[in-house]
Amino acid sequence: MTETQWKPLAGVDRECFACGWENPYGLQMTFESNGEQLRSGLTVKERFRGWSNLVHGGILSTILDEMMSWTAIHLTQRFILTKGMNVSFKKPVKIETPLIISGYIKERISDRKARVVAEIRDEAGDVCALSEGEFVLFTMEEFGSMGVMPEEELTEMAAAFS
Ligand SMILES: CCCCCCCCCCCCCC(=O)SCCNC(=O)CCNC(=O)[C@H](O)C(C)(C)COP(=O)(O)OP(=O)(O)OC[C@H]1O[C@@H](n2cnc3c(N)ncnc32)[C@H](O)[C@@H]1OP(=O)(O)O
Repeated sequence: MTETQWKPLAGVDRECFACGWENPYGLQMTFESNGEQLRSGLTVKERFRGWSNLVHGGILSTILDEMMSWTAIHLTQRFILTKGMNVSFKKPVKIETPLIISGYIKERISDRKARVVAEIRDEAGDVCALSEGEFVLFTMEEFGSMGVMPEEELTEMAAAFS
């Protein structure tokens, strides 16, 4: 894949803590896809620090969960819920430094489930944190019947996937 094949993905949930562009307290992540992988450039703000000048591990886990979720939604065109995820922290991540996050589907376990991987790399290209998660995939009708979100939001979101 060449650089020019990366396409920005439109946001769909303005208040999401991780990707909501109108959430002033959130991470405001944005995403691009090349059809096989997703990536996101992010500089984590000072308010998300834990120990001293390091990004809090819970925030790193949120970033990874969000990347895996967008990857699962975009590449399967289904609604998802994170069933479980493992995170490994390999190298401390500093606040206010540029990061690249990426994600891909490792295994389509079944029509209903996918195993997804995400990683966070620093400017030097070193892997700082990585995750593997199991995602349950739902049709719009199934997601609707679970009462996870109101009908109008559901339809708007489904339209944004395709
Ligand atoms: C372009 C992209 C746009 C992106 C926009 C992004 C917006 C923001 C994104 C932010 C994202 C942030 C992400 C987050 O933070 S998601 C929030 C955190 N996660 C949760 O809240 C999940 C809570 N857990 C559960 O609800 C259940 O444990 C789940 C559903 C995960 C598994 O459940 P269960 O323990 O039962 O699992 P099983 O393995 O025994 O599976 C059993 C079977 O049943 C099927 N099943 C289960 N439930 C339903 C159901 N209700 N209707 C129909 N089918 C259902 C299931 O597919 C399986 O099918 P099969 O394998 O047998 O065929």
